[in-house]
Amino acid sequence: MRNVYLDNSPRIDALHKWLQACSTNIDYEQIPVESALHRVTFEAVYAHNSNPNFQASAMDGIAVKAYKTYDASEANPVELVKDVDFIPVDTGDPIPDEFDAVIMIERVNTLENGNVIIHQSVGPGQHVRAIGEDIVTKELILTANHQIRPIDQAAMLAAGVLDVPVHVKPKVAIIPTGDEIVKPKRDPERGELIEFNSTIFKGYLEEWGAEVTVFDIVRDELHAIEEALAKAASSHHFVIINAGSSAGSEDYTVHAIRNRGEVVLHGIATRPGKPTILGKIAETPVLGLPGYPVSAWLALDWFAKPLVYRLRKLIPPQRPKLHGILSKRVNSVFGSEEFVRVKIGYVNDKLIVTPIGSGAGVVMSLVLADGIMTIPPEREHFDSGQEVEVELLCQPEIIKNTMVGIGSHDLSLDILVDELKLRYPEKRISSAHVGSMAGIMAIDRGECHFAGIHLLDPETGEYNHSYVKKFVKNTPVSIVHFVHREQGFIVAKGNPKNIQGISDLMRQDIVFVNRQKGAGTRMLFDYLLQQAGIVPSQIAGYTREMFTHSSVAASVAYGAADCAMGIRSAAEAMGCDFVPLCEEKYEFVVSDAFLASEQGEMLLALIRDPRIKSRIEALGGYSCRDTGEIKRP
Ligand SMILES: Nc1nc2c(c(=O)[nH]1)N[C@H]1C(S)=C(S)[C@@H](COP(=O)(O)OP(=O)(O)OC[C@H]3O[C@@H](n4cnc5c(N)ncnc54)[C@H](O)[C@@H]3O)O[C@H]1N2
Ligand code: MOO
Repeated sequence: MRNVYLDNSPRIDALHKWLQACSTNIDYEQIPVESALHRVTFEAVYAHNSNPNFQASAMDGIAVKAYKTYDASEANPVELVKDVDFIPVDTGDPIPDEFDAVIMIERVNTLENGNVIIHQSVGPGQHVRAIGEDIVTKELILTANHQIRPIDQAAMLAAGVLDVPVHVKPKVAIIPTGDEIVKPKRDPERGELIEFNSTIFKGYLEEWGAEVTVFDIVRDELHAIEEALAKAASSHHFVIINAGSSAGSEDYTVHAIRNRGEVVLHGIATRPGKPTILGKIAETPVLGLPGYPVSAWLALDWFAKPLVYRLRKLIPPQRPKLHGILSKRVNSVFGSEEFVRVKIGYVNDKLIVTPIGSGAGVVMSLVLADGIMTIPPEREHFDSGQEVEVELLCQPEIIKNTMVGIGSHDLSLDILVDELKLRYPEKRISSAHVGSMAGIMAIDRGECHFAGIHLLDPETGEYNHSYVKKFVKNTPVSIVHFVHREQGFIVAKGNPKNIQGISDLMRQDIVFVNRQKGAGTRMLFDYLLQQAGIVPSQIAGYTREMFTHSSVAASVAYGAADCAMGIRSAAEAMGCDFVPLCEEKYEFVVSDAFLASEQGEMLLALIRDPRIKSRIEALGGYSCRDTGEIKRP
């Protein structure tokens, strides 16, 4: 049953091969013009009647016989007789056949007897909308394969066209599969994973103009998958089946498609997204998307989007592209196109592109991504400092209004990020969480506006200052104090293993989970170990590293570890207990140029805002007694 050898086809070739193999014909239907917005015309639309279909006044005033005005001038006023030489008309009124011009009311002096005096002559047709000025009967209004906009609806209605033939919406079936997948609910059991990929697919497909049916989750059972596929293919223009696409013992998707139809291709030369399947059942295209959401999202974009647009006889929209400077080296595999999620922001007039290094299962990486960078197959890496092209996932304007933070993560920072957006919807803080040391290096290289850090100097017992002095040489900066916070051990509720101090970590029954090298918490932990004369090899789990306080707290909460070093608020947020060890300073190193800018002033005012301080202190384990103080290093 196992099929371990996948194809390695270039993505574009794969798409062409698949589209050629499948049918992309689609029927049409006649629908009311008023509900035809965004639909695509099946054939040309011609005017039923002219618009206007009578001579209409274009102005408020009087309808006149032009020849009766020819003698009028400033020196020679002419009197026109009511109901004989003129009649009053408003804009849009029909003009009786005996009149042929309109004089605006402002140009007319009305006498007591109802007659008028004019001081100007007018030519025939002045201020008169001719029959068919806009549209003439039988004129072509829209061609075939035209996507209908509100203005097109207006033109059709004006021309007396009430129904329009359009291509039917492509009907797309989505089949989620997997024994571990369950419908969305709270607190899934151990081993259960929430089914959310269908929601991703449905949303995008509808945005692209498809009509979507989501099938019930199909278990990992060959026959059940085949049945679902056959049913979907017989009643839809296009079938998407999700997961079971790789080499696992229960990955049946490719076999099910082959048994009922044809596999055009299995495996494309991309990362992620490699195990994508392109096939068909009878003439209906079938797309097998990988289970991991990031892989699936990408492959949906590569294959489902062009197919849906082709069925609709349209060209898929392109995302805007920007060029920027890569802040970190990214490795890639030769022969594979690598797709990297990135964050972007302008710092010192340079567009800085920072890769988000997470796996294909991390939905949040796409929530936070501003764009996607592609490394072509012939490259094995992109260097830091290199100019790269990025496809934007957001509007270019928001990038200009982004304050860029790189460094250590703290829950208080999330509050700052949220409050900025609450008060200034057009602004944004983008924060990449890479640890304190990486933050310091980034601000030194001019790649961010501010860096959140908490670095203990083991020699002085002081926080942050000595590191900024030593490592920030190329950018003038200040330190803006943000919070004092408690650091300690995050342990399970009730502290069942009775962990009281650092020496408990050497016990055989304790499994620790660590933070990554360069993280301030990691440096603090190593400092405490050194002080206690403990070597890392005495601690089980020392080498298992995670990137945030929240993720280590989650590991403890779900029993994957007994203890982690972290902040009280993270412990409390995950329902864990906390053993306090010390208080530390979490501060921002801010570039002076940014601090002096309008955005910098805005950020500083926000940091000093009492409402933010009280929101932070309510988290537990924080003191804002010095928040907003500025120190020069
Ligand atoms: N030995 C190998 N293992 C794997 C390979 C490989 O080449 N050799 N490829 C890896 C790659 S790359 C990917 S991508 C995944 C693809 O896995 P499948 O398509 O077979 O998907 P599953 O294993 O069934 O599910 C994986 C994972 O995806 C999530 N998932 C699945 N369905 C949904 C859904 N409807 N909603 C939300 N999330 C979903 C879930 O976390 C599953 O655990 O295989 C690697 N393995
Ligand atoms: O397609 Mo897999 O997504 O390379 O992780």
